[in-house]
Amino acid sequence: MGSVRVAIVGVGNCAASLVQGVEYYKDADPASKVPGLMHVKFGDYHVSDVEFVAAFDVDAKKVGLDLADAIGASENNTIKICDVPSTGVTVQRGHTLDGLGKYYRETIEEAAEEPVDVVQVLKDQQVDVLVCYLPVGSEDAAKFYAQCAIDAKVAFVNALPVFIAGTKEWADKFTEAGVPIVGDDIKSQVGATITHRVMAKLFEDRGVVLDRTMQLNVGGNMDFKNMLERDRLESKKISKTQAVTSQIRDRELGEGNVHIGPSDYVAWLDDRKWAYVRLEGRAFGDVPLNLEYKLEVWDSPNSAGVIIDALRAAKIAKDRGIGGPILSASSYFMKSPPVQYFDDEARENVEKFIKGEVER
Ligand SMILES: O=P(O)(O)OC[C@H]1O[C@@H](O)[C@H](O)[C@@H](O)[C@@H]1O
Repeated sequence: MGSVRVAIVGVGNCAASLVQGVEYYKDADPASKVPGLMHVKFGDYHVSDVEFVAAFDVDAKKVGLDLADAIGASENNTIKICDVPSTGVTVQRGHTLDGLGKYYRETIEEAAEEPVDVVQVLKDQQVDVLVCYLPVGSEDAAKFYAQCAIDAKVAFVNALPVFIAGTKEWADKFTEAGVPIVGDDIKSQVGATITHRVMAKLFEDRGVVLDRTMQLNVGGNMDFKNMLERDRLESKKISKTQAVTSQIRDRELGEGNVHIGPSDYVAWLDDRKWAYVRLEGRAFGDVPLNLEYKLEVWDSPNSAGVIIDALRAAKIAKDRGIGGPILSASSYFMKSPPVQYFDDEARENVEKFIKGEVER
């Protein structure tokens, strides 16, 4: 089946972990288990079939560099998984639009070059899948790249909390163009969202009435610094909140009883993210039952394996000529899919999708 030709927009920490992860597992035995991947060989595609063929960014310290160098440049500060040999892919000057908020502008210098013709690059490089890793709050820029994917007939994986796959308008556009999309907003391997979902569901399954819950997140990467600008994180809060409340099927928690979102920037954490989560409920006899936990992760590698699977699912859809939102992959890999399932159902649906037993 050949390779999965991937273009990246936004060469930040998440891209760094993705590129390193593909290198790290390139020789993995297809029969082995890799932490964070559903399968070493997903459908017909081994991890090593993921090939990076184009990359876009707007940071002067990244544009013009080989992708292997750009992933360690500027403000990128995630944990190193491995060295990456030169890729032969030069990071090209992308379109800024609303991609740079106040804190990015204070921190990085924008590249002086003119933005490239993204659609042309996608076509010239015969890209299969474009993965969108723009900063949170990049509404216009994310939609610009989504339109580029449609125009170039390239599948789109939307890792950020801008609602594209989950809106009828954009879902219809992708469907009509026959272009697959997996989105929106990446759900990490074992991150704040999935642990919180599982705990909320556990309360419900065991008959504990969940009355109130909160999830406070702090981190020290550019994502968290960017989100100090509160206006930029509205969609992120919505996405993270619905990812958890969707697990409580038969009643509303009430807006005032749920607080989930990015909370502060702590520079010395670098790309680590700490989530403080509390659930308050009532058990037998209406007796109070509370659960509190703290999760410490490296944020970017925590989602890189999920993206490797999402890229391969998008490519399988493209091979099969299926356009529009890929519901199975979107619901398992993303926080805000068009349809929310419980995670075990969603995983089962992805397995069926790989085997061709469900269309999308
Ligand atoms: O840990 P969670 O809640 O699954 O979130 C994962 C991802 O969520 C995205 O919205 C962030 O921008 C990523 O940096 C992060 O890795």
